[in-house]
Amino acid sequence: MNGSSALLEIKEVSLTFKNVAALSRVSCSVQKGSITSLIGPNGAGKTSMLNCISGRYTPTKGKISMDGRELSGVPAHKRTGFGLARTFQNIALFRGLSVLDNLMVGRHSRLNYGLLASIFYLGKARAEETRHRERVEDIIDFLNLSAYRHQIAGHLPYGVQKKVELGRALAAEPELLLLDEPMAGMNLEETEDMARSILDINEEWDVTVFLVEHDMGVVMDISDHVVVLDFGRVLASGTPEAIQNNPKVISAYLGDDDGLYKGR
Ligand SMILES: Nc1ncnc2c1ncn2[C@@H]1O[C@H](COP(=O)(O)OP(=O)(O)OP(=O)(O)O)[C@@H](O)[C@H]1O
Repeated sequence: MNGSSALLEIKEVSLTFKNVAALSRVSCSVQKGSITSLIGPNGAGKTSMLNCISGRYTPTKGKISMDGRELSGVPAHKRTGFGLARTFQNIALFRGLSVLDNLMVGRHSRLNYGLLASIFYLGKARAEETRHRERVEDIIDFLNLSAYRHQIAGHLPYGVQKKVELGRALAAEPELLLLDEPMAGMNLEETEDMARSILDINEEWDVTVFLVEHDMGVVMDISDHVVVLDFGRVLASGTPEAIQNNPKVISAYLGDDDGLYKGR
């Protein structure tokens, strides 16, 4: 972990759907340079929280700010401009496009030319496209996706598609990456590969990560900080070690036969 100030600040956020309180006065923060994980049982409100941060949902109450700038009222598609990018619980790729083109789509927030410019200022647009393409190629190499560069995303194995989605989010060059269950449905080898990629993104590319994940082995191995949600409320937050030894967390979530998380 490289920094010590909060990049993302969540203050007293509540979210209600008709008569369901998905989030109740949730406060927590994500320190710059950290990998922070949000864990909790099914239905605890984790995805709802990510959706509030990314702008998909509007909190009923409370404030979310990034680097001191409040996100309320900023539409989801403008939040990339604040340095935010995310992946989804269910893969959301352009299945008919190649890996390279999916990453180029992820880069659209950084393109300075539109369709007209690409028609009338072909040379300029082409030069910019070359620059973006080089950046995308760097990401493809970084994530070891080179062998799949020109393959159609929808035809790739599940674990590779999840990495392509990660690459697409990374293509926006975010300061904060929101990852919703990146290891879901993966085998052990794919899980370890994904965990390594997340660590590398954090350490080598200096990207802060806010992770929702059910795989406790991964969460405890790679996180600097863990926030536990239960029934839409913060049950505990602290270092992985403190969380594993927190009696409230053990009884609500992590408990096994002798009540302790044993690692992988
Ligand atoms: N769009 C929605 N409309 C109505 N209720 C919703 C909606 N999204 C979430 N909820 C409800 O909010 C609560 C929290 O759901 P959420 O998906 O955020 O939990 P979660 O912790 O991400 O669960 P999981 O681990 O199963 O993905 C649940 O009771 C869920 O049914």
